Amino acid sequence: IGLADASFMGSGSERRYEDLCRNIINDMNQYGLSVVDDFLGMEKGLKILNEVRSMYNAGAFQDGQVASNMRTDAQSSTVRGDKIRGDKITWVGGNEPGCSNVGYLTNQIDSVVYRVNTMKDNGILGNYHIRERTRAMVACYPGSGTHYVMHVDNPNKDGRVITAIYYLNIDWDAKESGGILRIRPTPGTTMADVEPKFDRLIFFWSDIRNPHEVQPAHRTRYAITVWYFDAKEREEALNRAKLETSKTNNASAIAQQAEPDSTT
Ligand SMILES: Cc1cc(NC(=O)CCC(=O)O)nc(C)c1Br
Ligand SMILES: [Fe+3]
Repeated sequence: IGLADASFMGSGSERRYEDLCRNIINDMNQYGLSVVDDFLGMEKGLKILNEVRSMYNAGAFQDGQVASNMRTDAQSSTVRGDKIRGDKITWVGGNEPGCSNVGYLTNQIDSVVYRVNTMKDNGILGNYHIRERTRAMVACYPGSGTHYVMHVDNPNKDGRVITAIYYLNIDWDAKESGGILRIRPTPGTTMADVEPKFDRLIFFWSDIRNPHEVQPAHRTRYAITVWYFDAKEREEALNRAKLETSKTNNASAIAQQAEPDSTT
């Protein structure tokens, strides 16, 4: 169901918006994921794609972090061993110059997420209190077989409960170009293969319910991801982190006292 032609003023589009949110609620409760096609329409989608392309051409993207600890010496990019990931990423708040269309996208996703989080009879979505999200992570897989290994976004209760990914790839044909997002190939659960199609938005639970991978892409593949926090889980995670830091600080302070002063 596209929001594209939803002028939001007419009652017709209001009903379409309600239906969209109801579909997302049903999908999230039934499958733990939801795919929305034609989210913003061709015109808005193209503006976002052009904005992302110019950011990429301006060199704003960095290599995605590898899972193993990065070697810092100069050759790190050549002797990094087997690449865990091939994507290049950049983070966007949405108000930076030249990012207004990414900003528009995140506002649109926000309104859907906040709406479904507060609608009645929304099942699991009702358990969360979503107030915040991360900035938008703009990712580019430059093709030539770059991929992303199987992983869970939030395996340890860091607060993130919903992953939302918006794809920008016009006329993507996975038979030729690969790049499928494969979710939940763990035995016993149904597998979902999602093509990174233009103007497609996907939501899924960020936790262990949805292990996923990006299969090797043979064409430039753009995606924009935001993660939504549950207020309680996020607060508990931040408190744990604070506790950890203070423990580490105390431990290192004690260790410091124990060691002879090595600076002399
Ligand atoms: C940086 C980062 C990216 C991703 N991206 C995907 O899973 C790819 C989804 C897609 O493009 O279809 N996941 C994590 C847990 C981190 Br961290
Ligand atoms: Fe992921």
